[in-house]
Amino acid sequence: MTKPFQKIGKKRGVVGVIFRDERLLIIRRSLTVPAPGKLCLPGGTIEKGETEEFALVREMQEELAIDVTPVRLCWRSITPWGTLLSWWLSELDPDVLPVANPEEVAEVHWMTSGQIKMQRNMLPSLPQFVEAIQSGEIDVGVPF
Ligand SMILES: Nc1nc2c([nH]c(=O)n2[C@H]2C[C@H](O)[C@@H](COP(=O)(O)OP(=O)(O)OP(=O)(O)O)O2)c(=O)[nH]1
Repeated sequence: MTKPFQKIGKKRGVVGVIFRDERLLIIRRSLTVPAPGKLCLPGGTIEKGETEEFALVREMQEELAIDVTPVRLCWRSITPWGTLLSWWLSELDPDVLPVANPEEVAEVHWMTSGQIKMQRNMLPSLPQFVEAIQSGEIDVGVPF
C-alpha cells in the first residue's frame, strides 16, 4: 500500500498529532511562510533520505523546540496542491511547554474539537482531520 501512494506526488510532508488533556496542539503559521497566519498542526517537508519519523522529530524541534516520540501513523492525506501528508500520533512529556520559533510559528494553542470548529483561518486539512476523527475514520486513542 505504501509504494503506490509514494509514487503519486513528489513532495511529502509530515504532521505531528499531539494531545494533552483531550486538546490538540495547534499552531498559527507565521506571516513569513506559505499560508501565512493559518492555523494547522505543526509539521513540514520530509527531506530527501529522511524517514517520516526522523522528519517529524526534526520539524517539532525546529518549530516548537520539543522532543516528541512518534507513536504511530494515524492518517494520510493529500493537499489540493499535491503534497502527500503523513499524520503521526506523537507523545510529548506532560510538563514540557512548546516554544514557538517565530520564523515559522506565530502562536501555539491547545484546542478542543469545539474550539477548532469555531476557527475561520485554517488550512483546509485541519477541519477535515477533526471530522475524520469524529466519524471514526481515524483512531487517535483519546476522546476528541
Ligand atoms: N505543517 C502543516 N502543513 C500542512 C498541514 N496541512 C496541510 O495541508 N499542510 C501542507 C502545507 C505544505 O504544503 C505542507 C507542509 O507545509 P509547511 O509549510 O509546514 O512545510 P514547508 O513546505 O514550508 O517545509 P519546512 O520549511 O517546514 O520544512 O503541508 C498541517 O496541518 N500542518
